[in-house]
Amino acid sequence: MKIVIDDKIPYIRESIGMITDNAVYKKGSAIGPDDVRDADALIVRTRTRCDEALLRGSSVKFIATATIGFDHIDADYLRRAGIEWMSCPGCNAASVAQYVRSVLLLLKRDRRVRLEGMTLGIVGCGHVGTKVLDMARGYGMRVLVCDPPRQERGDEGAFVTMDDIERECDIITFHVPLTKNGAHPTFHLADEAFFNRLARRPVIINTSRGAVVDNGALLNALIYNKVEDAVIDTWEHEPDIDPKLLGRAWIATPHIAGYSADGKVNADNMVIDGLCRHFGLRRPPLIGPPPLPRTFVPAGNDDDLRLQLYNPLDDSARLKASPEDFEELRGNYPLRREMV
Ligand SMILES: NC(=O)C1=CN([C@@H]2O[C@H](COP(=O)(O)OP(=O)(O)OC[C@H]3O[C@@H](n4cnc5c(N)ncnc54)[C@H](O)[C@@H]3O)[C@@H](O)[C@H]2O)C=CC1
Ligand SMILES: O=C(O)C(=O)[C@H](O)COP(=O)(O)O
Repeated sequence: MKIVIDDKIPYIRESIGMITDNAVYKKGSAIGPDDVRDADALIVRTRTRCDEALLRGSSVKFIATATIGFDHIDADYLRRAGIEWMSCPGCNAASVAQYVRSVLLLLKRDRRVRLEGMTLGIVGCGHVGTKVLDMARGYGMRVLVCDPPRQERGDEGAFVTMDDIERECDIITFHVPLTKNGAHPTFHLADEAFFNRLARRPVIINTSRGAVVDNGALLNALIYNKVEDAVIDTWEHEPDIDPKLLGRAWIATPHIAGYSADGKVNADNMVIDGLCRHFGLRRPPLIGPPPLPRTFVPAGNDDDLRLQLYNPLDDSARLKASPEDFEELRGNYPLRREMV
Protein backbone atom coordinates (compact mmCIF):
# COMPACT_ATOMS: atom_id res chain seq x y z
CA MET A 1 0.00 0.00 0.00
CA LYS A 2 1.42 3.38 -0.96
CA ILE A 3 0.79 6.25 1.44
CA VAL A 4 1.87 9.82 0.66
CA ILE A 5 2.43 11.83 3.82
CA ASP A 6 3.22 15.45 4.65
CA ASP A 7 6.78 15.38 6.00
CA LYS A 8 5.96 17.82 8.84
CA ILE A 9 3.57 15.54 10.71
CA PRO A 10 5.53 14.73 13.88
CA TYR A 11 5.72 11.38 15.71
CA ILE A 12 3.80 9.42 13.05
CA ARG A 13 6.60 7.66 11.16
CA GLU A 14 7.05 4.65 13.44
CA SER A 15 3.35 3.75 13.26
CA ILE A 16 3.26 4.24 9.50
CA GLY A 17 6.31 1.96 9.27
CA MET A 18 4.25 -0.78 10.93
CA ILE A 19 1.54 -0.37 8.29
CA THR A 20 3.49 -0.10 5.04
CA ASP A 21 7.01 -0.06 3.67
CA ASN A 22 5.90 2.18 0.84
CA ALA A 23 5.45 5.54 2.56
CA VAL A 24 6.51 8.66 0.70
CA TYR A 25 7.16 11.76 2.84
CA LYS A 26 7.05 15.10 1.09
CA LYS A 27 6.64 18.80 1.86
CA GLY A 28 2.87 19.40 2.04
CA SER A 29 2.76 22.28 -0.42
CA ALA A 30 4.85 20.29 -2.91
CA ILE A 31 2.64 17.18 -3.03
CA GLY A 32 1.38 17.07 -6.61
CA PRO A 33 -0.56 14.85 -9.03
CA ASP A 34 2.54 12.81 -9.92
CA ASP A 35 3.06 11.90 -6.25
CA VAL A 36 -0.48 10.72 -5.63
CA ARG A 37 -1.30 9.06 -8.99
CA ASP A 38 -0.53 5.52 -7.79
CA ALA A 39 -1.11 6.14 -4.07
CA ASP A 40 -3.78 4.43 -1.96
CA ALA A 41 -3.89 6.97 0.84
CA LEU A 42 -2.86 10.53 1.55
CA ILE A 43 -2.12 12.03 4.96
CA VAL A 44 -1.94 15.81 4.85
CA ARG A 45 -1.99 19.02 6.89
CA THR A 46 -3.43 22.38 5.87
CA ARG A 47 -0.71 22.89 3.26
CA THR A 48 -2.01 20.37 0.70
CA ARG A 49 -5.14 21.37 -1.18
CA CYS A 50 -7.05 18.14 -1.84
CA ASP A 51 -9.15 18.79 -4.91
CA GLU A 52 -9.68 17.65 -8.48
CA ALA A 53 -6.46 19.30 -9.68
CA LEU A 54 -4.49 17.07 -7.31
CA LEU A 55 -6.51 13.86 -7.43
CA ARG A 56 -8.13 13.42 -10.84
CA GLY A 57 -7.11 10.06 -12.28
CA SER A 58 -5.33 8.97 -9.08
CA SER A 59 -5.86 5.71 -7.25
CA VAL A 60 -6.25 7.45 -3.86
CA LYS A 61 -9.12 5.94 -1.85
CA PHE A 62 -8.61 7.58 1.53
CA ILE A 63 -7.43 11.00 2.73
CA ALA A 64 -6.80 12.05 6.31
CA THR A 65 -5.93 15.58 7.35
CA ALA A 66 -4.13 15.68 10.71
CA THR A 67 -5.86 18.97 11.54
CA ILE A 68 -9.14 20.30 12.92
CA GLY A 69 -9.78 22.69 10.03
CA PHE A 70 -10.60 21.22 6.63
CA ASP A 71 -11.09 24.24 4.37
CA HIS A 72 -8.25 22.82 2.22
CA ILE A 73 -10.37 19.73 1.45
CA ASP A 74 -12.79 19.90 -1.48
CA ALA A 75 -15.40 17.66 0.12
CA ASP A 76 -17.79 17.88 -2.86
CA TYR A 77 -15.16 16.66 -5.26
CA LEU A 78 -14.04 13.85 -2.93
CA ARG A 79 -17.65 12.66 -2.59
CA ARG A 80 -18.09 12.66 -6.37
CA ALA A 81 -14.78 10.84 -6.79
CA GLY A 82 -15.68 8.24 -4.14
CA ILE A 83 -12.69 9.14 -1.97
CA GLU A 84 -13.32 8.79 1.77
CA TRP A 85 -11.77 11.48 3.93
CA MET A 86 -11.48 12.43 7.56
CA SER A 87 -10.26 15.31 9.71
CA CYS A 88 -9.36 15.22 13.40
CA PRO A 89 -12.09 17.10 15.29
CA GLY A 90 -10.88 18.58 18.55
CA CYS A 91 -7.35 17.14 18.27
CA ASN A 92 -5.55 20.37 19.18
CA ALA A 93 -8.42 22.33 20.74
CA ALA A 94 -6.72 22.34 24.15
CA SER A 95 -3.59 23.75 22.54
CA VAL A 96 -5.51 26.67 21.00
CA ALA A 97 -7.23 27.25 24.35
CA GLN A 98 -3.79 27.26 25.99
CA TYR A 99 -2.73 29.97 23.52
CA VAL A 100 -5.78 32.11 24.32
CA ARG A 101 -5.29 31.56 28.07
CA SER A 102 -1.69 32.75 27.79
CA VAL A 103 -2.87 35.87 25.93
CA LEU A 104 -5.31 36.61 28.78
CA LEU A 105 -2.57 36.06 31.34
CA LEU A 106 -0.28 38.45 29.45
CA LEU A 107 -3.05 41.08 29.48
CA LYS A 108 -3.27 40.58 33.22
CA ARG A 109 0.48 40.56 33.90
CA ASP A 110 1.83 43.08 31.41
CA ARG A 111 -1.17 45.36 30.84
CA ARG A 112 -2.52 45.23 34.38
CA VAL A 113 -5.96 44.23 33.08
CA ARG A 114 -8.39 42.91 35.72
CA LEU A 115 -9.81 39.86 33.96
CA GLU A 116 -12.80 39.73 36.35
CA GLY A 117 -13.87 43.13 35.04
CA MET A 118 -13.68 42.16 31.35
CA THR A 119 -16.29 40.86 28.91
CA LEU A 120 -14.96 38.25 26.50
CA GLY A 121 -16.78 37.53 23.25
CA ILE A 122 -16.38 34.05 21.77
CA VAL A 123 -17.40 33.79 18.13
CA GLY A 124 -17.80 30.10 17.33
CA CYS A 125 -18.18 27.83 20.33
CA GLY A 126 -17.30 24.29 19.29
CA HIS A 127 -14.31 22.25 20.46
CA VAL A 128 -12.02 25.26 20.94
CA GLY A 129 -14.60 27.87 21.93
CA THR A 130 -16.04 25.64 24.66
CA LYS A 131 -12.62 25.21 26.25
CA VAL A 132 -12.02 28.97 26.05
CA LEU A 133 -15.45 29.56 27.63
CA ASP A 134 -14.72 27.30 30.62
CA MET A 135 -11.26 28.75 31.07
CA ALA A 136 -12.42 32.41 30.92
CA ARG A 137 -15.27 31.76 33.35
CA GLY A 138 -12.67 30.26 35.67
CA TYR A 139 -10.96 33.67 35.72
CA GLY A 140 -14.28 35.30 36.64
CA MET A 141 -14.76 36.93 33.23
CA ARG A 142 -18.18 37.70 31.80
CA VAL A 143 -18.39 35.64 28.62
CA LEU A 144 -20.73 36.15 25.65
CA VAL A 145 -21.04 33.41 23.04
CA CYS A 146 -22.12 33.92 19.43
CA ASP A 147 -22.74 30.69 17.54
CA PRO A 148 -25.81 30.91 15.27
CA PRO A 149 -25.57 27.29 13.97
CA ARG A 150 -25.61 25.94 17.53
CA GLN A 151 -28.31 28.39 18.57
CA GLU A 152 -30.50 27.27 15.65
CA ARG A 153 -29.96 23.62 16.59
CA GLY A 154 -31.37 24.45 20.03
CA ASP A 155 -28.14 23.63 21.86
CA GLU A 156 -28.05 24.33 25.56
CA GLY A 157 -26.52 27.64 26.68
CA ALA A 158 -27.11 31.35 26.26
CA PHE A 159 -26.22 32.67 22.82
CA VAL A 160 -25.95 36.29 21.70
CA THR A 161 -25.83 38.02 18.31
CA MET A 162 -22.80 39.59 16.64
CA ASP A 163 -24.39 42.96 17.47
CA ASP A 164 -24.11 42.09 21.18
CA ILE A 165 -20.49 41.00 20.71
CA GLU A 166 -19.66 44.26 18.93
CA ARG A 167 -21.40 46.38 21.55
CA GLU A 168 -20.34 44.73 24.80
CA CYS A 169 -16.98 42.99 24.50
CA ASP A 170 -13.53 44.11 25.65
CA ILE A 171 -11.87 41.09 24.02
CA ILE A 172 -13.22 39.19 21.00
CA THR A 173 -11.82 35.80 20.02
CA PHE A 174 -12.72 33.90 16.82
CA HIS A 175 -13.09 30.09 16.79
CA VAL A 176 -15.11 29.42 13.64
CA PRO A 177 -14.28 27.28 10.61
CA LEU A 178 -13.58 29.18 7.37
CA THR A 179 -16.70 28.87 5.19
CA LYS A 180 -17.87 30.78 2.14
CA ASN A 181 -21.31 29.21 1.71
CA GLY A 182 -24.24 28.12 3.82
CA ALA A 183 -26.49 30.06 6.17
CA HIS A 184 -23.64 31.51 8.25
CA PRO A 185 -20.51 31.98 6.14
CA THR A 186 -17.45 33.14 8.06
CA PHE A 187 -15.31 34.55 5.26
CA HIS A 188 -14.55 38.16 6.33
CA LEU A 189 -16.96 37.83 9.24
CA ALA A 190 -14.91 40.63 10.77
CA ASP A 191 -14.98 43.18 7.96
CA GLU A 192 -14.83 46.97 7.84
CA ALA A 193 -18.47 47.27 8.96
CA PHE A 194 -17.77 45.00 11.95
CA PHE A 195 -14.81 47.11 13.04
CA ASN A 196 -16.82 50.34 12.57
CA ARG A 197 -19.53 49.03 14.90
CA LEU A 198 -17.22 48.13 17.80
CA ALA A 199 -18.20 50.09 20.88
CA ARG A 200 -15.44 49.26 23.39
CA ARG A 201 -12.12 49.24 21.44
CA PRO A 202 -11.65 45.51 22.11
CA VAL A 203 -8.58 43.35 21.74
CA ILE A 204 -9.11 41.09 18.71
CA ILE A 205 -7.77 37.53 18.78
CA ASN A 206 -7.83 35.40 15.63
CA THR A 207 -6.65 31.81 15.87
CA SER A 208 -9.24 30.40 13.46
CA ARG A 209 -8.38 31.06 9.81
CA GLY A 210 -6.83 34.21 8.39
CA ALA A 211 -9.71 35.07 6.07
CA VAL A 212 -12.30 35.04 8.86
CA VAL A 213 -10.93 38.52 9.57
CA ASP A 214 -10.48 40.95 6.69
CA ASN A 215 -6.81 41.72 7.35
CA GLY A 216 -6.92 45.08 5.55
CA ALA A 217 -9.91 46.14 7.66
CA LEU A 218 -8.13 44.99 10.83
CA LEU A 219 -5.06 47.04 9.89
CA ASN A 220 -7.25 50.13 9.41
CA ALA A 221 -9.02 49.43 12.71
CA LEU A 222 -5.61 49.41 14.42
CA ILE A 223 -4.51 52.57 12.64
CA TYR A 224 -7.74 54.44 13.48
CA ASN A 225 -7.90 53.15 17.07
CA LYS A 226 -11.09 51.17 16.67
CA VAL A 227 -9.43 48.23 18.39
CA GLU A 228 -7.08 48.23 21.33
CA ASP A 229 -4.78 45.57 19.95
CA ALA A 230 -4.59 42.52 17.72
CA VAL A 231 -3.40 39.00 18.48
CA ILE A 232 -3.03 37.17 15.19
CA ASP A 233 -2.09 33.54 14.75
CA THR A 234 -3.86 32.93 11.45
CA TRP A 235 -3.38 35.30 8.52
CA GLU A 236 -4.78 35.97 5.12
CA HIS A 237 -2.49 34.73 2.35
CA GLU A 238 -0.13 32.72 4.60
CA PRO A 239 2.83 32.62 4.36
CA ASP A 240 2.85 35.99 2.53
CA ILE A 241 1.47 37.98 5.42
CA ASP A 242 0.94 41.75 5.45
CA PRO A 243 4.09 43.36 6.94
CA LYS A 244 2.13 46.44 8.05
CA LEU A 245 -0.32 44.29 10.00
CA LEU A 246 2.56 42.28 11.43
CA GLY A 247 4.18 45.51 12.61
CA ARG A 248 1.00 46.77 14.28
CA ALA A 249 -0.09 43.51 15.93
CA TRP A 250 0.69 43.10 19.63
CA ILE A 251 1.14 39.34 19.31
CA ALA A 252 1.83 37.91 15.87
CA THR A 253 2.47 34.18 15.55
CA PRO A 254 2.93 31.88 12.54
CA HIS A 255 -0.23 29.74 12.80
CA ILE A 256 1.02 27.68 15.72
CA ALA A 257 -1.79 28.07 18.26
CA GLY A 258 -2.54 24.37 17.78
CA TYR A 259 1.09 23.26 17.95
CA SER A 260 1.28 21.36 21.21
CA ALA A 261 2.91 17.94 21.23
CA ASP A 262 -0.32 16.68 22.81
CA GLY A 263 -2.40 18.02 19.92
CA LYS A 264 -0.10 16.52 17.30
CA VAL A 265 -0.16 13.12 19.01
CA ASN A 266 -3.97 13.23 19.22
CA ALA A 267 -4.13 13.94 15.49
CA ASP A 268 -1.68 11.12 14.69
CA ASN A 269 -3.68 8.61 16.70
CA MET A 270 -6.94 9.68 15.04
CA VAL A 271 -5.38 9.45 11.59
CA ILE A 272 -3.92 5.99 12.26
CA ASP A 273 -7.31 4.84 13.59
CA GLY A 274 -9.10 6.08 10.48
CA LEU A 275 -6.53 4.61 8.12
CA CYS A 276 -6.62 1.18 9.78
CA ARG A 277 -10.42 1.19 9.89
CA HIS A 278 -10.69 2.13 6.22
CA PHE A 279 -8.27 -0.52 4.97
CA GLY A 280 -9.16 -3.17 7.61
CA LEU A 281 -5.64 -3.18 9.07
CA ARG A 282 -4.39 -4.10 12.53
CA ARG A 283 -3.81 -0.94 14.52
CA PRO A 284 -0.25 -0.21 15.71
CA PRO A 285 0.15 0.78 19.41
CA LEU A 286 -0.98 4.29 20.41
CA ILE A 287 1.57 7.08 20.06
CA GLY A 288 2.35 9.08 23.24
CA PRO A 289 3.67 12.64 23.63
CA PRO A 290 7.31 13.24 24.61
CA PRO A 291 8.07 14.29 28.20
CA LEU A 292 8.80 17.90 29.09
CA PRO A 293 12.50 18.75 28.79
CA ARG A 294 14.48 18.09 32.00
CA THR A 295 15.43 21.76 31.98
CA PHE A 296 11.79 22.68 32.73
CA VAL A 297 11.62 23.64 36.40
CA PRO A 298 8.16 24.93 37.44
CA ALA A 299 8.39 28.22 39.33
CA GLY A 300 5.98 30.78 40.77
CA ASN A 301 2.20 30.71 40.97
CA ASP A 302 -0.27 29.09 38.56
CA ASP A 303 -0.20 32.06 36.14
CA ASP A 304 3.62 32.03 36.08
CA LEU A 305 3.67 28.28 35.47
CA ARG A 306 1.26 28.56 32.56
CA LEU A 307 3.26 31.37 30.96
CA GLN A 308 6.41 29.38 31.56
CA LEU A 309 4.84 26.45 29.69
CA TYR A 310 3.75 28.73 26.88
CA ASN A 311 4.31 32.43 26.28
CA PRO A 312 3.15 33.53 22.80
CA LEU A 313 5.36 36.63 23.00
CA ASP A 314 8.35 34.35 22.33
CA ASP A 315 6.80 33.08 19.09
CA SER A 316 5.76 36.63 18.23
CA ALA A 317 9.30 37.95 18.63
CA ARG A 318 10.61 35.25 16.30
CA LEU A 319 8.02 35.98 13.60
CA LYS A 320 8.50 39.74 13.83
CA ALA A 321 12.27 39.25 13.49
CA SER A 322 11.96 37.12 10.35
CA PRO A 323 8.50 37.09 8.76
CA GLU A 324 9.98 35.59 5.60
CA ASP A 325 10.57 32.42 7.64
CA PHE A 326 6.84 31.93 8.36
CA GLU A 327 6.76 28.34 7.05
CA GLU A 328 10.15 27.42 8.51
CA LEU A 329 9.08 28.69 11.94
CA ARG A 330 6.06 26.38 11.74
CA GLY A 331 7.89 23.45 10.21
CA ASN A 332 10.67 23.44 12.81
CA TYR A 333 8.48 24.48 15.74
CA PRO A 334 9.59 23.30 19.20
CA LEU A 335 6.29 21.64 20.11
CA ARG A 336 5.14 22.61 23.59
CA ARG A 337 3.26 20.58 26.21
CA GLU A 338 -0.17 21.65 27.38
CA MET A 339 0.42 20.83 31.04
CA VAL A 340 3.07 19.47 33.38
N1 LIG B 1 -4.55 28.31 14.76
C1 LIG B 1 -4.51 26.99 14.84
O1 LIG B 1 -3.45 26.40 14.99
C2 LIG B 1 -5.78 26.21 14.78
C3 LIG B 1 -6.90 26.73 14.17
N2 LIG B 1 -8.07 26.02 14.14
C4 LIG B 1 -9.24 26.63 13.50
O2 LIG B 1 -10.24 26.83 14.51
C5 LIG B 1 -11.50 26.48 13.95
C6 LIG B 1 -12.45 26.10 15.07
O3 LIG B 1 -12.05 24.87 15.66
P1 LIG B 1 -13.06 23.99 16.51
O4 LIG B 1 -13.59 24.75 17.65
O5 LIG B 1 -12.37 22.73 16.81
O6 LIG B 1 -14.20 23.74 15.44
P2 LIG B 1 -15.67 23.24 15.72
O7 LIG B 1 -16.22 22.81 14.40
O8 LIG B 1 -15.70 22.29 16.86
O9 LIG B 1 -16.46 24.57 16.19
C7 LIG B 1 -16.70 25.63 15.33
C8 LIG B 1 -17.93 26.34 15.84
O10 LIG B 1 -18.15 27.50 15.02
C9 LIG B 1 -19.55 27.64 14.85
N3 LIG B 1 -19.84 28.51 13.71
C10 LIG B 1 -19.88 28.19 12.41
N4 LIG B 1 -20.18 29.29 11.67
C11 LIG B 1 -20.34 30.31 12.54
C12 LIG B 1 -20.64 31.69 12.39
N5 LIG B 1 -20.87 32.24 11.19
N6 LIG B 1 -20.67 32.46 13.51
C13 LIG B 1 -20.45 31.94 14.73
N7 LIG B 1 -20.19 30.61 14.94
C14 LIG B 1 -20.12 29.82 13.84
C15 LIG B 1 -20.05 26.22 14.70
O11 LIG B 1 -21.43 26.11 14.95
C16 LIG B 1 -19.21 25.50 15.74
O12 LIG B 1 -19.85 25.42 16.99
C17 LIG B 1 -11.16 25.34 12.98
O13 LIG B 1 -12.14 25.23 11.97
C18 LIG B 1 -9.83 25.76 12.42
O14 LIG B 1 -10.01 26.49 11.24
C19 LIG B 1 -8.17 24.80 14.76
C20 LIG B 1 -7.09 24.25 15.37
C21 LIG B 1 -5.80 24.89 15.40
O1 LIG C 1 -5.78 21.95 13.17
C1 LIG C 1 -5.90 22.96 12.45
O2 LIG C 1 -6.94 23.26 11.86
C2 LIG C 1 -4.74 23.85 12.31
O3 LIG C 1 -4.85 24.96 11.87
C3 LIG C 1 -3.43 23.25 12.74
O4 LIG C 1 -3.17 23.32 14.05
C4 LIG C 1 -2.30 23.79 11.97
O5 LIG C 1 -2.30 23.15 10.77
P1 LIG C 1 -1.00 22.49 10.10
O6 LIG C 1 0.15 23.35 10.36
O7 LIG C 1 -0.80 21.19 10.74
O8 LIG C 1 -1.33 22.46 8.69
